[in-house]
Amino acid sequence: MQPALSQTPVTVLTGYLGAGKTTLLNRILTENHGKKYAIIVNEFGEVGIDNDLIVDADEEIFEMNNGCICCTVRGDLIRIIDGLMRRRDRFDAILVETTGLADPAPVAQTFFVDEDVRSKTKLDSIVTVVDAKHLLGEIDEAHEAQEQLAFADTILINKTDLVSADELKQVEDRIRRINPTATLHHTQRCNIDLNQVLGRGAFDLDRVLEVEPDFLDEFHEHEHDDHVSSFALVAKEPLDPNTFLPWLGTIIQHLGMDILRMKGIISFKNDDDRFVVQAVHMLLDGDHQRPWKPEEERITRLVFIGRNLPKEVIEAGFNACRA
Ligand SMILES: Nc1nc2c(ncn2[C@@H]2O[C@H](COP(=O)(O)OP(=O)(O)OP(=O)(O)O)[C@@H](O)[C@H]2O)c(=O)[nH]1
Repeated sequence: MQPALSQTPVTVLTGYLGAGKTTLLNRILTENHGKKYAIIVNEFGEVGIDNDLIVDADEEIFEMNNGCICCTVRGDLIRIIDGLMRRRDRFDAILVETTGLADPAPVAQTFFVDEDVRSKTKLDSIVTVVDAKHLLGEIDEAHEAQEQLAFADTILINKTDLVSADELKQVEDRIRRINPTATLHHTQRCNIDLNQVLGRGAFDLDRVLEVEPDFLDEFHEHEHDDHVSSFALVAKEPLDPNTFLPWLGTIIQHLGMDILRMKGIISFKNDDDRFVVQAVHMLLDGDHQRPWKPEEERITRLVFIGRNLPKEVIEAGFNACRA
């Protein structure tokens, strides 16, 4: 084993779909803290969007889109970390943003059971972001959301602007029933002093072994919610905003209960700016992001993640929005 000082710290960012992980990541990438991070991002679904929602930073970003980080891509995670370790002079620490549907246990486990990874890295902390507005409605059905809370060292109860003080108290009580010891913070758009999140040395293996006694066993079992699925819609032709935006509003209004997450990069006719749309259940956001770059192909990509979503209906409506 290498001496502890040369082990690169790793922060794992987790949180259920749409809680605010990318918002926190963007904060980390834009605030002036004098540290350089290597970023590993994993998302659910065959069309990657997250990379386009992360601010343009000079950090290197590695994407893993081929499945859930906790299952099929663990080999990829090990390979990426291995590659990073060959040029570890270029960054100070590693950040892993997992999909909203990942169980963090197998991710954390990678840093203990793989001998090579273990000798070169040190799991600094598991930070879980919570959507204060939607947690109570989701938590009983979402096994992954419970695991994300159980394993956290630090929990950001985010989107406090969307709930009353009473609701916030109920959210906090529910979290405390799952995890009595993690440090809790209340945030809006993940506005937190980054010293509260990074470089804390907060990960405590003994506590995790209490939650999950077989944590260090090689073949850790975990479950997924099989009813959750995702699909992507892609269009090479520009869309008509006057058709698309009202259509999307109607879809979100009617199917919002079952839409866990929707996000997309849209190319509108006669518009040189990329338009970003995002929804978590019924809350829909949309705004211009930045001009399309000359070398970028203006392709619209829209991803839906949800329970029992009528893909054909949504697809037909989407196709009718082509300008
Ligand atoms: N009202 C409100 N909206 C927020 C807050 N934080 C983030 N959002 C919005 O919530 C949506 C989801 O935020 P993201 O940071 O993309 O969430 P995420 O956890 O990375 O989402 P996935 O990776 O898709 O699971 C975006 O539309 C954000 O602008 C907040 O504190 N208040």
